[in-house]
Amino acid sequence: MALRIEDYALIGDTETAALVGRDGSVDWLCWPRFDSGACFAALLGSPDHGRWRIGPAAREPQVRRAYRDGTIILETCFETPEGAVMLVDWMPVRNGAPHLVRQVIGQRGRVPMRMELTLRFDYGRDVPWVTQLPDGDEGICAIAGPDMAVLRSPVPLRGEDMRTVAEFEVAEGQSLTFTLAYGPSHLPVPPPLDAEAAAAETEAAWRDWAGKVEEAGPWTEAVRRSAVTLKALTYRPTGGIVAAPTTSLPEWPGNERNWDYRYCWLRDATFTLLALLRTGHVEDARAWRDWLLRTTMGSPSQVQIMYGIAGERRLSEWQVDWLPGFEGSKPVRVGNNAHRQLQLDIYGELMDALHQAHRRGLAITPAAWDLQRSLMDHLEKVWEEPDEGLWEPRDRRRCFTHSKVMAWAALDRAVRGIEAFGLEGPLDRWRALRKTIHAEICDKGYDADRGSFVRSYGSREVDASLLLLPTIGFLPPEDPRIRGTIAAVEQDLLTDGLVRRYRTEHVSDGLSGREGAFLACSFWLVDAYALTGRRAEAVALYERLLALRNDVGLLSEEYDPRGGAMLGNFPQAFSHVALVNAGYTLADTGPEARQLRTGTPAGPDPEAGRAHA
Ligand SMILES: OC[C@H]1O[C@H](O[C@H]2O[C@H](CO)[C@@H](O)[C@H](O)[C@H]2O)[C@H](O)[C@@H](O)[C@@H]1O
Repeated sequence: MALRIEDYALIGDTETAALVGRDGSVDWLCWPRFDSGACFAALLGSPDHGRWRIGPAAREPQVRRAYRDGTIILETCFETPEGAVMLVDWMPVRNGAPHLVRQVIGQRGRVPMRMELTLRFDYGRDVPWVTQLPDGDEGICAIAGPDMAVLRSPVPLRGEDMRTVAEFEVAEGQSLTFTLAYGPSHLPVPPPLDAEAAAAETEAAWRDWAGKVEEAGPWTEAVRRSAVTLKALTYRPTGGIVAAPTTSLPEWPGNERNWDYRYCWLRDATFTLLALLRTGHVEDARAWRDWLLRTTMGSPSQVQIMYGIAGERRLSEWQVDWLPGFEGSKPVRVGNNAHRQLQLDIYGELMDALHQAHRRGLAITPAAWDLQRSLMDHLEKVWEEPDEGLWEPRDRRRCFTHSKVMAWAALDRAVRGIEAFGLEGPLDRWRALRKTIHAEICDKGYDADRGSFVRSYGSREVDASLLLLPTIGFLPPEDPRIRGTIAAVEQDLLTDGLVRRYRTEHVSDGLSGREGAFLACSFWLVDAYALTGRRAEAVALYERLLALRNDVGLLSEEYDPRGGAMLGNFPQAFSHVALVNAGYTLADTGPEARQLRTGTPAGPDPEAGRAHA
């Protein structure tokens, strides 16, 4: 039976990640990086597009899964009429060739098992040439073009219909370890892995990291699991963070809203930085901050809204026409043309993130401040332009209210950088522009009849980004315009209690079809409720959202509340960042909590007013 998105779990080595289904099949893996071609692409097609299944030969065993505490080492337990077996899936901390390790442990009885490896490099297309490893090394070496994968097996293997298979039995107490390594095909076969030592090292590294996640009251476990997920989406060599490890999981089954998320959006990643600061992981935040500074260096007019994980700038979009897509959702896209868009909010997110990082001890160096100043110079020139905004529509630019608010936030944090930390800059000019932008938004982005801010200047529609206004500190939460905006979002965008980004049936975005409720926006409503004193509603919604996580604590980008199914790329950093932030918002009640969330140290703030006094 075809798996649903929530049937998958994530494993990874902070350079790439794989999705493992409840049936023991690894259906998605891009090697050696998150954004490399997939060698297992069954997720977006059929088993013939590449997968690696290990599971009981019996049909439909009972399945329970969990991560080993504080890690992304996955344990899947299969119950069969013949007995029970546990499959342990993980990717070692990289120390040489990348590996995927699968350990089969007999728990009860004697269970007949089947292993089936179908390697298809380049997103499910290229069938490799397979040779046996030399005597004494049971396994195979598979090569196609630049790619090589090497399977080492504790049981005999055979070829069958362009696949490598094995049938074996595992008895109680017995343990069998399969390893799959990746290497460029021009290099020698990677040496065997010392799986026991690598397991100990990997487990200790994850546990150590997770153990440092700060408490979030009754929500500590959920926050810790999301923090671990965010760590797994971090590309360790550079500090870049992917929005999700997948491409083209549909925002609605069968429609065209399918995107490649294996890149680093400044917005998503700065939100992740803020979440990591809150979890207490200042070193991870530093790595991302350094990535950000390196990547955005150059002409300020060429700063992009997203980059490759090593800072690559060209992310041209193309369609993988040989893949039918998840549940037939075509096209499958690689690359993302959103990289060419203008999204003014990134300036505010960037200035806010660096400001908050500074407040948490990551000093703004003179070189960083010079770069920030040049970005501010550029923003002063372009802030009035229409843009694509954070929802990245593909039809036309508009003056999005959220984009202008974030331009205001950039000015606000720049001013505060001078006021609070003595940084140098044109204080009076920035203060004046901050005031001008604030006044313009309150004039053109607010609909007095509705008593609500609106999606874009002149529109009567709301979108869910407006929920962020009190969090950003644009107006105090008590302001009637904020309360009116929350009411308008509740009226227009709630679907079965979850928040949609905007009404696709009322506003054009250049795309056909509909989409599900957006999970990050639903967490933003939790924040908005909490900030406006509606704590009981905030807690109730947060608990509901936590209950939507799958059995191993993962969330996709969107959710279909009626069909009860996850939608969109998976697992999605945006959703997990919002879960972490809302958890701390609910757990913290003191004034420091609000300061940290808004990034506004106490001080005179004529526009933001009482919320931050
Ligand atoms: O649905 C339209 C857009 O969807 C993607 O963008 C969304 O995901 C981004 C990454 O998480 C997020 O930063 C953005 O705010 C979301 O709208 C996709 O990448 C776009 O190309 C697409 O137009």
